[in-house]
Amino acid sequence: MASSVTPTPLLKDELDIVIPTIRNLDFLEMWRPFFQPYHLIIVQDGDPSKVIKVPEGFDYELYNRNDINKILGPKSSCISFKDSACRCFGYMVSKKKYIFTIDDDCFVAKDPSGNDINALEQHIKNLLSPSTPFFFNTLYDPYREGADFVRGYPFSLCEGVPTAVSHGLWLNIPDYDAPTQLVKPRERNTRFVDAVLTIPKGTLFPMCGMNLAFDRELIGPAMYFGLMGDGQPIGRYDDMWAGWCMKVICDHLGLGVKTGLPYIWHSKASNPFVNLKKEYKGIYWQEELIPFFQGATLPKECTTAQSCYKELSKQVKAKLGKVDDYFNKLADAMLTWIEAWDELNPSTQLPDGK
Ligand SMILES: O=c1ccn([C@@H]2O[C@H](COP(=O)(O)OP(=O)(O)O[C@H]3O[C@@H](CO)[C@H](O)[C@H]3O)[C@@H](O)[C@H]2O)c(=O)[nH]1
Ligand SMILES: [Mn+2]
Repeated sequence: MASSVTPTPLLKDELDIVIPTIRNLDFLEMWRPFFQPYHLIIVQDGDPSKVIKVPEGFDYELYNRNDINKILGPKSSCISFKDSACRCFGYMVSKKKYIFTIDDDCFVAKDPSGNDINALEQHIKNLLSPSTPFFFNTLYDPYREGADFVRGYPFSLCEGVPTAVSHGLWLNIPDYDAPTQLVKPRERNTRFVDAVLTIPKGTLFPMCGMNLAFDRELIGPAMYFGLMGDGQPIGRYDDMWAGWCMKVICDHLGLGVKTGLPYIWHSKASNPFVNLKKEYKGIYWQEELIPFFQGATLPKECTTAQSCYKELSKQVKAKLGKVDDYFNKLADAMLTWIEAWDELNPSTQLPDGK
């Protein structure tokens, strides 16, 4: 007889969903079948006196700017205001092993067969299966049903490494920078590519924060989204900065980063002129930032995300401080972030604070 017991959703009590928002969260209605069993951490940006409406039936905690200031005190200076970068506060206060973060203008996409895509389920599959950063498998994810390692793949590498990050993609509005948005205002991503790839060791990538999951215990301390938004010279480089720091640290620690499935449906194109103002310094700074991250090496004594991140902060100050004083402030904020992280997560600290 078929069992009438509904299966417990995967990682139900080990994963938090983090949502940065400035608006009511009606978008959750479409995600209800997939998200309702999970705990939400809502990071309310902007005016803390505004009331954010959350649909009935969701288990959540909500933090506004007053809460962040109260919890972190002076250390709240490292959490951005009036920028989606504020989402990283949710990573810090979570007590779970896994995080999935999604923007409130991202909806359930359909696969080519017309089925709703459970993005959370796919991220969990990505995180729970190994990555292959040391040798590229040409048939994509070898651990996926119906695939495997191809001929010539060294057996010594078939075990793979733990996956730290799962980077999902977007149908409809692609995550383009402002110049590209201006040149191609009507371009929509209609291409569903049925693949999950490990990003090879030594290769950086532009990490987008709108459909992203990660192992908080492996790499959480490196997922700081930087100083963006109000009072800062740059915006919309929050996830990029985090992605570059994270990838250097994952490569050093032998952890994997995947990109590809799942897709979400990104519904709202943000204003390209506003975005250009936020991005423009980043567009030329990144020509110096990328070589810095490509050349960054971490000492073997750095064996935890915290110690790697503190070392990276020193190198940011030493090598990027001359690009712009902003990077001196960012390097300091990186240390404040780690101090705040360790304060809120004492159990993750090694005895010597390494
Ligand atoms: O000041 C703000 C503005 C927005 N938010 C919340 O952040 C996400 C993303 O906002 P939005 O969808 O309007 O912006 P996009 O340009 O599409 O976002 C992309 O830019 C990236 C860089 O920040 C971001 O990760 C991408 O998704 C929504 O949930 C807003 O409610 C905010 O908190 N504060
Ligand atoms: Mn958006």
